[in-house]
Formats: sequence, structure tokens, C-alpha cells
Amino acid sequence: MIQLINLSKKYGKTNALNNINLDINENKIYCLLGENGAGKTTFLRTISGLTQATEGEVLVNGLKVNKLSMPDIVCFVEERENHINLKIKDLISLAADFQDGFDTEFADDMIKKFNLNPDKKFKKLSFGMKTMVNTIIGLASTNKIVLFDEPVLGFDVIMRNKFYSLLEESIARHPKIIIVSTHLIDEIAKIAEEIIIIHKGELLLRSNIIDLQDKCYSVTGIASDVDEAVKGKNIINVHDIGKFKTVNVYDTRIEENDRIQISNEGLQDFFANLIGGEINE
Ligand SMILES: Nc1ncnc2c1ncn2[C@@H]1O[C@H](COP(=O)(O)OP(=O)(O)OP(=O)(O)O)[C@@H](O)[C@H]1O
Repeated sequence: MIQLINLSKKYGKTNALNNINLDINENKIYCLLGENGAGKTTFLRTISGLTQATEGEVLVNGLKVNKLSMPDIVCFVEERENHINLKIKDLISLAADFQDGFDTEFADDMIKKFNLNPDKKFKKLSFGMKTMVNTIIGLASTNKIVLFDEPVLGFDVIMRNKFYSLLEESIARHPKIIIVSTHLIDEIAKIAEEIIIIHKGELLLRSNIIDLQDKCYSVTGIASDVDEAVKGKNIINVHDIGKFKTVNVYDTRIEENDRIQISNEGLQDFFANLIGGEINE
């Protein structure tokens, strides 16, 4: 449904996106990961048609996307103008007017779950509450593609957990492609099925999260034993501790034995290690 073909976006000399090729077709939750300035917002804005590619193409449902032809099946959830002088309930009605099939019942239900007062003016809300309203509008969208740009920024852990369960409810109610950009990979990994990592504007990795968790591990032991065990494996990072060594691996599993210890690696740690290393798929 989404096809990125040799997609590049330059701002002056900055390569925000560099020759990205990617197909996203299945209805599921995708996690978009990348360090600050990696190109995540540019990636999402280009799919929605808000940002024009410098080279290459974005196709949504086979149709070329650009500023003059924005795909109406894409809902991009971003920070809304702070000074909107409308009540929450009026913003929801506006969203329903603009989007065919908008799930108003679900939106009203979420307003209750987030303890928001529908009569409160948007401009009077706190930063986190404004994010909640934007997020509710995205979750209640029945568009076939919904893009969230750092939706949990400003949410405490309770709010984040509510958001993750509502994300699951949203896709169960109306199957769709949901792409969520975030820095909190270990949290989103509980509900997302695929991960897309962008680094310095390039596509570094796209993987099913379960496969990724299986392939991320560390090997610890005496340096020579570890070197022998990981020979030919894709090594992400190395820590030397005297005559001992820990190596972070992204590859098929190896068996633990009495000379080396294998530990599962958290995705957040994997990501931090990966950004400093290379990956050969
Ligand atoms: N409108 C713009 N004009 C000039 N440079 C821009 C513009 N938008 C983004 N950039 C640059 O493009 C690169 C990618 O930015 P982008 O906002 O897409 O990254 P990001 O991954 O969303 O970052 P963050 O996690 O910090 O929000 C950065 O170097 C940024 O400074």
C-alpha cells in the first residue's frame, strides 16, 4: 500500500532521507525508530504528502504522492497549532466532518478514558493533554494509513500504557497500517509487529520484532573463547573487560556452553549499540 522508491529528501546540504526503498503493505503496527534528527518526521511527512521528495517517489495505493496530490487515506497525527480556540468536543466534530467514517463513538470513549473535559478549550490544555487530543483523533480515524509522530512525548507511564492499549483497540476496530515514531522501543515492542530503523536518513533495518528479539544477544567469556564462538557472526559492538569480553551480536543464535554465556539483549540496548555499529543483512 505504501511504496518508497529511491526516496531522498534534501534540505540544503542536509540529506534528511537518502535513497530509501521500502514497501509497507500489511495492516499492522510498525515502530519507526531513529535517533534525533535521523529523518523520522521527514519520512512520515513525505508519505502524507506534506513534504515533497527531492528525488524518487512515494506511492500510496499505487498513486504518486506529492503536495498537490495528498493521499486522503493517510491520517498524519502531528502537533496541532497551540492556540486553537475550539473546545475538545468541537475539534472531534471537525475531525468527523473531514474524515469519512471517523469513529466518533470511540473518540468519545477515549475522551472519558483520558479524563478529558470535552468542554475545555484546546488552547487551555497542558502540553500532554494537547497531545492526547491529537492522539485520540488519530486513534479514532478509520483511514487505511495512520501515522503518529512521537505520540507519547509528554505522556507519563500510565498515559503511555493507556495509549498502547488504545492503539491495539484502534487497529482491532478498523484494520489499518499504523506507523508510530518513538524513542521508547522496549515499550512499543510489546504491541508493534515490525520495526523500521532510520539512521542519518538511511534505512538501516526493517524487521519483524520477534525475529529481531531472537537475533539480538550478547556473548560473554574469556576473549579468545568469545572470538571463536562469534566467528562469522554479525557483531554490533564489543566491550573488553580485562581478559574478558562481551560482544553484542545481531545474527542467528549460538548455543551457550561452559566457556561462554549468552544473554538476551533488550531492544533499546540493541538500538543504542546498532547506532554506533554497522549491520550486514
Ligand atoms: N524544514 C526543515 N528545514 C531544514 N532542515 C530540516 C527541516 N526539517 C528537518 N530538517 C533536517 O533534516 C534532518 C531530519 O530531520 P527530522 O525532523 O526528519 O528528524 P527526526 O528523526 O524526526 O528527529 P527528532 O527525533 O529529533 O524529531 C535533520 O538534520 C533536520 O535538522
